[in-house]
Amino acid sequence: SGPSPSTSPTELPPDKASIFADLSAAELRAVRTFLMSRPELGLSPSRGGPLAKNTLFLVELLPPKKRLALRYLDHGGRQPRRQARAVVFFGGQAEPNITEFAVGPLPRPSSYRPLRFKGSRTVPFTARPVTQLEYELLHGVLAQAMEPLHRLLLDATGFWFHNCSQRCLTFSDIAPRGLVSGERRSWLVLQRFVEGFFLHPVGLEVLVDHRDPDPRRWAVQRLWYNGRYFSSPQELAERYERGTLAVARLPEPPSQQLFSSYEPRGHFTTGTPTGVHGAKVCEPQGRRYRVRGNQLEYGGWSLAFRLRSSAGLQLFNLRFNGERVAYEVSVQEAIAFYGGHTPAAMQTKYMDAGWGMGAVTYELARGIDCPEVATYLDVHHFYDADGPVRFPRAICIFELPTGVPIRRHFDSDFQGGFHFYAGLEGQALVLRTTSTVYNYDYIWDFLLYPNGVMEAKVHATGFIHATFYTPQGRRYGSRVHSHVLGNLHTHLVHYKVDLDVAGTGNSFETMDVRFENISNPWSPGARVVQPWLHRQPRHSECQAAFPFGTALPRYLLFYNPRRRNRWGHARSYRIQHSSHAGPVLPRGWQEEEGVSWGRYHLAVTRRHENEPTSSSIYAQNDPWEPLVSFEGFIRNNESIDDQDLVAWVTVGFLHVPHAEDIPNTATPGNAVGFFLRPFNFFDEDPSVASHSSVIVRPLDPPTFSRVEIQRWTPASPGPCIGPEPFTYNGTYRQE
Ligand SMILES: Cn1cnc(CC=O)c1
Ligand SMILES: [Ca+2]
Ligand SMILES: [Ca+2]
Ligand SMILES: [Cu+2]
Repeated sequence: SGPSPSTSPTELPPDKASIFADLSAAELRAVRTFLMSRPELGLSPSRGGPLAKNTLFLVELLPPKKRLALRYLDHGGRQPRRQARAVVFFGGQAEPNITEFAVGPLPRPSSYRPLRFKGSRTVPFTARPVTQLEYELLHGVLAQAMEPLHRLLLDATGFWFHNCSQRCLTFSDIAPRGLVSGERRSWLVLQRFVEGFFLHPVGLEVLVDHRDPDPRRWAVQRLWYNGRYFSSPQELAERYERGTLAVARLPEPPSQQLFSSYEPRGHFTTGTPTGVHGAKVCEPQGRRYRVRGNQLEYGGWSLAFRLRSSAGLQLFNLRFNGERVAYEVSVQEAIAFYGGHTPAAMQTKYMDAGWGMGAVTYELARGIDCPEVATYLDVHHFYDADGPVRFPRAICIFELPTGVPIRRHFDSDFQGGFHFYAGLEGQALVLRTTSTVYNYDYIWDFLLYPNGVMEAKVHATGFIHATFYTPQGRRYGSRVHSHVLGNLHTHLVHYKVDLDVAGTGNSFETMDVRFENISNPWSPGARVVQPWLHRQPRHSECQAAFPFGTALPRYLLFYNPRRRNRWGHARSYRIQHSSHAGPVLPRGWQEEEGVSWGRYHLAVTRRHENEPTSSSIYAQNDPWEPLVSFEGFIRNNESIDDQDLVAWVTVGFLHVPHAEDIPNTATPGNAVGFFLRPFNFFDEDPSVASHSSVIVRPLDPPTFSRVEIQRWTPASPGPCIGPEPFTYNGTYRQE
C-alpha cells in the first residue's frame, strides 16, 4: 500500500510506516465495492445521470488515532485497524445532505459508521465541492443562456459558446457561491478557449444560481458586460441589437506566440546560451536516501508520508536519529482572496481544499519539476470518481545540492596564510508534489537538512486569476495586457505542526530581546545599555495565539520541560517563519469566518482527535457557517503547559500581479514557508556525523607549499551519467 514508485521496484515498506500509507488502488476499490453493496446507502455512480442521487465522492485513509499509533510505534502495541474515510453525497434523499463514514477494516471492509464533526455539526448539501457532473450541467445551462448573445459574442470575440467545435468560449467559476450559507450561485467568467485561457476574459461575467438538485430550475440571475450590469441575457442582447451597448471588440488572437504561451520570444542581450541544457543534479555515487513504500530516510531523518486527496502532503512520525521531533506536519489549506472592479473579481475568495487541492497532483515533468535523477512515485486518488484514478509521477523525492555549504570556516593567520579550512557541502532531501488548482500551480516542498532542520515551503506559479480590464480596475491591480487586469490577492497557506519534542509532553515559550540599562561594572559612572533575553512562557492557548497586526516574537520555542541537553538547556525546537502574510479580510467579516485560522501567524493549541484539521473540503462553499471553526480550537483557552501541543502555522504573501506575471507567475520571490530548527535539542550540531566534511591544514607554514587534505569521501565523486531523454505522458486515468 502507499505510493508505488513508477521506477525502481517497490520494496516491502517497513511495517511501522504503512499505518500512515495512502490507500492502495485495491483498497480504494474494496471500499467502493463494499459501500455500493449496501442497499441502505442507495449509491449510484458519480458520472452521468441526475444530480439528485447518492454518490461516493471521496475515499481516503482515515489516519489512526494518535494514542493507538504511538502505542504501536513506541510500545510494541497492536497495529491499529486500517480504515478509510468515505464522503457520501446523499443528493437522492428528500433532505439532501453529506455524511462522512469510517469504513473498515481494510483491506477487506465489512462495516462502516458515521464520523462526527466537532460540535456534531451536520454538513449542508450546498457546502459540497462542485463535481464534474455539476460542471457539465453548468456548461449546458450557460450555453443555453448564451444563445440570445450569440451575435454579440461573435462580433466582440470571434468565439462562441453553443454547438462549438473550435473558437469556443469557456468559463472559470468563482467561489464562494453566494453571500450567505445555503446559497449556491456562482459568477462565471467567460474566456476564449486558447492556450492559457485564464488570461483571455472576454468582458462577460454571468451569475448562475445552481442550488437546486434539478438543473432545470437553474437560472441566470445577473450579468456583467464591459462595466455594466444586466438582469438577463435578453436585456443585454436587446441593448446590443439596439446599438446602445459599448462593445469591447477583442483583437483576433494570433495563431502563435500568444502572450499567454510559453513559446520563447525575444532574446537575452548577453547572448549567453539558452538553447542547451543548464546545470543538473547528479548522484555520482548513487542515492543517499532510502524510500521504502511511504517511509523516507535520509541522514538522521526518518518519516512516513502520504498525499491525501483532500488537502495534500501529510508527514507522520518525523524523527531525527530515532528521536521524535513531530508526530504530524501537514498542509491544511491554501486560500487566495481577491479584490477587483468586476463582480467576479470582488467575489473571488478561493479556499483550495474545496477544489480537491490534494487530488490535483498531476504528472511532474522529469528534469523540470524535479531533477531527472529524482525518485518519482505514482499515487491514486478517489475524488469525484467511480474508482481509483492513478496519477503517475505525482510525488518526487531527491537530494538537492543547495550550492551553499552547511558550514565552513577559513581560519586565517592574518599573515597571508591559514591555520585550517573546513567545510561541509550543503545538500537537502526534498519531498515534493504540486497542486494545480485550475489556473494556479502550488509546488509543495518539505526539505530535510542534515543538521536537524526541516523546512516546509510552497512556491506559487501558474496563471494568475485575471479579469477583464476596466479603468476602475487599476485600483485593484495591474493592467497586464490590452484587456486583462491582474487582480490583487492575498495567498495564505495553513500548516498543522504536531511537534512532539522529545516526547508528547511539551510546553511553549517565546523569546525576544529587551534592553537593559545597567551601571557599567568596569567603568564607574558609566552605563551599559544592552539586549537581554526576555523569555515569555505561554501557559494558555489565548497567550499562544499571535494575530496579524501584532509583531510575532522572533523565537517560538517548543520544549520538553523534563528533558535538558548536556548543557542544562530545555531541549527545544523552534518554529521560524519565512512569510509576508497579512489578513485577507477584517476579522469576522462574512467569509472570514470560514478561514479564522488566517487571523494568526501562529496559534498553539492542545491536541485533540476531534480537531484534526483547521479547514475542510466544505469551507469553500459554506464559509459563512463553517463546519470547522478554527477559532473554536483557541476559544476554550486550555492550558498548554506540559501537554500534547499542536502549532498551527500561517504563511503567505500579498500578490499584486504585474506585467512579469505574464505568461505565468514565476517562482523566484514567490515562496513562503517555515523552518523547524533544533534549539538546544542536541548537544552540538548533529551534522558532525556527516562524512562529507573536508578539512585542509597547511603542512609547512610559513611556506604553505603543501597542505594536508582530510576527507572521508573519495577525492573525486566520479562521472555523472547523463539522464535519459525527456518523456511526459500527462494523463491520469481511472484504473
Ligand atoms: C478556481 N480556483 C480555485 N483556486 C484557484 C487558485 C487561485 O487563484 C483557482
Ligand atoms: Ca483548545
Ligand atoms: Ca504534540
Ligand atoms: Cu498569486
